Amino acid sequence: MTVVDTLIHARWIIPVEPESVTLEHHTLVIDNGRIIDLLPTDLAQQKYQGTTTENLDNHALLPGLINSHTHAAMTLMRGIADDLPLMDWLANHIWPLEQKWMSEAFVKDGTDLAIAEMILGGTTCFNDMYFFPEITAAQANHHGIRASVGLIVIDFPTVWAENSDAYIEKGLALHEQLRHHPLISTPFAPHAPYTVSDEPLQKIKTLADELELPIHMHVHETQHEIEQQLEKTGQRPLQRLHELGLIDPSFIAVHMTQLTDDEIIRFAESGAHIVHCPESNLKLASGFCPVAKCIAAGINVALGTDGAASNNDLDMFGEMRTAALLGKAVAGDASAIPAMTALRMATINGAKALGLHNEIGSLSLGKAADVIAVDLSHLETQPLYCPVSQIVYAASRQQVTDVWVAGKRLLKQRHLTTVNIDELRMKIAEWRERLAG
Ligand SMILES: CSC[C@H]1O[C@@H](n2cnc3c(O)ncnc32)[C@H](O)[C@@H]1O
Ligand SMILES: [Zn+2]
Repeated sequence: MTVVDTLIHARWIIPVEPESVTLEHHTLVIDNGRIIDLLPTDLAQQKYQGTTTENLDNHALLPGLINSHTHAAMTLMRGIADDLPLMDWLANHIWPLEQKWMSEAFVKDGTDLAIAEMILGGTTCFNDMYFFPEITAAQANHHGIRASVGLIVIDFPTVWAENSDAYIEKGLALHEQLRHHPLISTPFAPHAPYTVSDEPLQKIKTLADELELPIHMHVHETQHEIEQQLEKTGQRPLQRLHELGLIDPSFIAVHMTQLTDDEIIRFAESGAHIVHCPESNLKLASGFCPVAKCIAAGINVALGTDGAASNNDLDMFGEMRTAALLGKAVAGDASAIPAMTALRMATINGAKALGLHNEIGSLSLGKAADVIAVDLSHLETQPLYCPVSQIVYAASRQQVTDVWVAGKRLLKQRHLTTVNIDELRMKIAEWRERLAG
């Protein structure tokens, strides 16, 4: 018998890689935060002894979900400015609120709320873009969740930095500080083509190549963004980013609701990634990313919620379902974005976009043990013919019972192990009073 840290015996295991495999009555073996074996339960019981052993008789085990585009601390603005188009929402509501209230405390409390919500919903990794990224990183570290914390750049001054050089400098210092962190990575995160000029983008590209960091950016979110840029420069934003040399396998383009067929072909050839945020795009009426066409062209498409002020939740189960349903409607094809594709978008495709596919995104030997358990015995997911179908089309995030990140239990039978809920509730209530006033 080999003694290991954790044995999880599960009714179903959906490793995501290889694709379309669902294992029954199998056991995931975790030691030192990594997956060291995946084998039939009867064999596991002969071979291993777990310091901790879980029997999940009604559950499916999956890789943790990867939310590939968030503004975590924006949970504090959930529901504060609903039912508006992007530019009105941003310029007349969100940016003025951020200008008034942005602080370390705002980001700390908002990120704590986001992390609690994400863990409860089976998200084990998030790719963030927000002010005070050092605070986001500190809170991710505190709660034990994996995070890609964007080194933000935007042309206008904010309480975090006074100009683009200062953003880049502060970002580099944070990258240096976190360079060896086991759970936190630091891609560059210039906000959008309409808020970051050529010079900082060129600097970012040079540094990103040097440091081997991805670049995460909002791109082609609305028709208005394209029209404004065409009027100003005669160019579509994506064309400008190609000319600046940004579009390559390290580039993560968020939204991409406005794409011509030629743009899809060129983007596919570049090896860059798309993060689709279907619910934010629907709520702001931004447009529809042609996901089926992009996937058919060979583009890696991941999934994100965007911030809770434009979604209004951080629910990757909801996002998978919306991506599958909307993808069919946009393609006019019921076979587009089947359940397994939606699940891959929320797991391995996110890992590929973030450059973390050797570490996370599937339950594969040697990868980090970022794992979630989903209880499929709920009436809402019965009868059960196909676990993947139930997870994408019928299950809710409340069915997530347990969450591990790098082998550490962050959710135990729906109890958050690293969050003081009463304290968090009090802080959120205080922010509500301030922001509403
Ligand atoms: C530089 S920090 C991030 C910045 O982005 C704003 N933001 C939030 N959601 C969106 C979106 O969907 N499109 C564009 N910008 C967005 C957020 O409020 C921060 O100012
Ligand atoms: Zn966004």
